[in-house]
Amino acid sequence: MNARHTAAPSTDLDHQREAIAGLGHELRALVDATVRTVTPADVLHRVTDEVRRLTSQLTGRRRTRTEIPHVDEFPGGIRMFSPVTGPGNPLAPPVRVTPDGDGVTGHCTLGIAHEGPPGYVHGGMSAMLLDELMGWACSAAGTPAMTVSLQLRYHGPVPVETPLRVHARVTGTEARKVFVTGSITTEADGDRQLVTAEAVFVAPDPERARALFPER
Ligand SMILES: CCCCCCCCCCCCCCCC(=O)SCCNC(=O)CCNC(=O)[C@H](O)C(C)(C)COP(=O)(O)OP(=O)(O)OC[C@H]1O[C@@H](n2cnc3c(N)ncnc32)[C@H](O)[C@@H]1OP(=O)(O)O
Repeated sequence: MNARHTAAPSTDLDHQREAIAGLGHELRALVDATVRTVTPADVLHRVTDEVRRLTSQLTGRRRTRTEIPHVDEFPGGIRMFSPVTGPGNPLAPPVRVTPDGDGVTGHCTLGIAHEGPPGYVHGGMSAMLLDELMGWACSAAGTPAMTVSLQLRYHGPVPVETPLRVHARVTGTEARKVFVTGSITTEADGDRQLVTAEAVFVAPDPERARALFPER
């Protein structure tokens, strides 16, 4: 469904988020069309000119490197431009995350733009999905934290254009360290783990957090 056709926004913030998601949705469609097209070069040149013209409309005031978008809730909440869950980021599938009894579960379908081997997901994309979901599991457990170690096992190729489920859960904590596991399966075969992950996250001490995120 086109993101612009969702329910009427209730606040300015909702309105802004809806507009951001609408643009992200259309850009994802553009990215998908771009990596699939077999259209001739003259059409590609024409489209390139049009995209350049559109881009120039978005280059007024831009946020700085450390600025947290006003539409976000950081840490542990909405991230409109996350490369994994952000509806406003055309790089994101985006993954829809829901808490479950045992951690968090993400749902998404990856496209040809995320391909590694033909027909299958790039291994780095799988790592990104798992890293993000394991980060959400830390936040859901009340300890927003950053990855310090991430180990993956690729048991089977992950198909593109196939609904996927990414699961992550905290298995233990030790002071500021959080131990997390994760997996990717298809929605259709939830018992067959295609990728599994083990990670250590660390909640930065307050002084370190202030230095890393000065605008928080
Ligand atoms: C405002 C609050 C914000 C909170 C947090 C925000 C979260 C925001 C969400 C982002 C959305 C998610 C996205 C997906 C998750 C990423 O992608 S996060 C990005 C990738 N990760 C990084 O860039 C982290 C790089 N590392 C660092 O900057 C620093 O290591 C950290 C994480 C800030 C920790 O620094 P620190 O607070 O000075 O901690 P430090 O004293 O060095 O170590 C603490 C403990 O961890 C252990 N440790 C350190 N490294 C390792 C390791 N590789 N293996 C095992 N143990 C280790 C240490 O040995 C120490 O243990 P003890 O000696 O106490 O037993």
